[in-house]
Amino acid sequence: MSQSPRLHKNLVAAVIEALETAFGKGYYADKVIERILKRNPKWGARDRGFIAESTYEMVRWWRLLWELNGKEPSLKRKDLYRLFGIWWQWQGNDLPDWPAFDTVRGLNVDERFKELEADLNIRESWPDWLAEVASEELGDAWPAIAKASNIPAEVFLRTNSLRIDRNSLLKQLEEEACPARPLEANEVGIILEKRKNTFRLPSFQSGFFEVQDGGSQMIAPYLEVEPGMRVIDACAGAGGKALHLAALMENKGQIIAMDVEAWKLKELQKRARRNGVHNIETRPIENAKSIKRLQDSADRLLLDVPCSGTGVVKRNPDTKWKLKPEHLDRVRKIQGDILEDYSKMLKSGGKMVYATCSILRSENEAQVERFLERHPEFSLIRQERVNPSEWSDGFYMALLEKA
Ligand SMILES: C[S@@+](CC[C@H](N)C(=O)[O-])C[C@H]1O[C@@H](n2cnc3c(N)ncnc32)[C@H](O)[C@@H]1O
Repeated sequence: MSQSPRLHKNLVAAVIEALETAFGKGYYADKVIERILKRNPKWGARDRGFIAESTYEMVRWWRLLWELNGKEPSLKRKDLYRLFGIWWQWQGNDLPDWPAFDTVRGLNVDERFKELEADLNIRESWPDWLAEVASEELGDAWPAIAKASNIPAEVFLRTNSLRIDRNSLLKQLEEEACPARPLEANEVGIILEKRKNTFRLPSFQSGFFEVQDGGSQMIAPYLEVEPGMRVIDACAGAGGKALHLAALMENKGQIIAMDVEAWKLKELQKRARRNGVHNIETRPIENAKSIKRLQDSADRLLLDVPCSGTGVVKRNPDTKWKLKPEHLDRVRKIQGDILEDYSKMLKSGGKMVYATCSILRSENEAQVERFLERHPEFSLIRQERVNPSEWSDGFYMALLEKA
């Protein structure tokens, strides 16, 4: 008798629909899954987990699966069922006797894998163009990064030190059936023992923590803020790092959180209320004047710029397929412009952090080098890059000082 987990037709159909929508309409898998699950509130935790994990895994291994199939990618239902069949068998499972799997049942997936595995781009499932860019920029570090980026990320929390200390939060999480352990890299990070939706926990609703990758938790402390300072977070988005800055500043002083997308700042305001943060003022960037008005005004400036997202592929496997060369060129240009224009907001003697969640040198060290060549009034204090092959997502940060 087979030990394979049992497949349910409606759940497999949901996975097929999620893939069709994610690749057909260009939406991110997490949004597509969220919508499908919302439409079907009666599914239990296990069913929801099956749909989410299967979709993520098939997105992650998209190229490899099509290579195993020996065909160009297609979004026809019958082809997606075939692909699901390949994925299911590749994990050592047997397929049920559904007609949709008739053409793929019993295929020797392992043998086919052996024929293909010498090619790193296929084996680790990356598009050739992006693997080439990464290999050129990262050299010997690339194969380990290519591999590690396929390991699903752990769930990290950041204790909101304005409301609670880490040990008390760990105890409360235990009581809420959400066991976790401390992150060694800092004093506020927590790693969940098991993936879990934490947003319904009373501890979350009380503002005791935010979900934030461990690597991302290293960026706000890098800016060396102190209570009472005037800090500008110029690409604040929904405020992951702005909230952390507020906690480090003990709610004292002023944080001006800016972004070109006003709706993200609205989300930030909601999170700030839950976190008990009072020192953040949000300001949408409407035009060049929004920046000019703040010239020479900040003690500290955070530029957490838009980037390729190549450091967070563990979390967003879609990035491998959605990112295109022209998009990469565009973000590099925006990063250069942001450094050039926004750095003017910093006072003399002030410090600024340039940060990305990219693994690429061209978005990281090379941007900072070019900026420093044009601006001798700035100097580099230190920089750090963590690759996804280490302990978290990939990220880069550089601390600069203005004379
Ligand atoms: C990496 S995300 C920021 C994440 C955020 N700091 C956090 O910790 O949650 C980059 C942000 O830059 C914003 N952005 C894009 N172009 C921008 C520009 N020209 N000026 C300011 N922000 C910009 C995006 O809307 C996005 O929210």
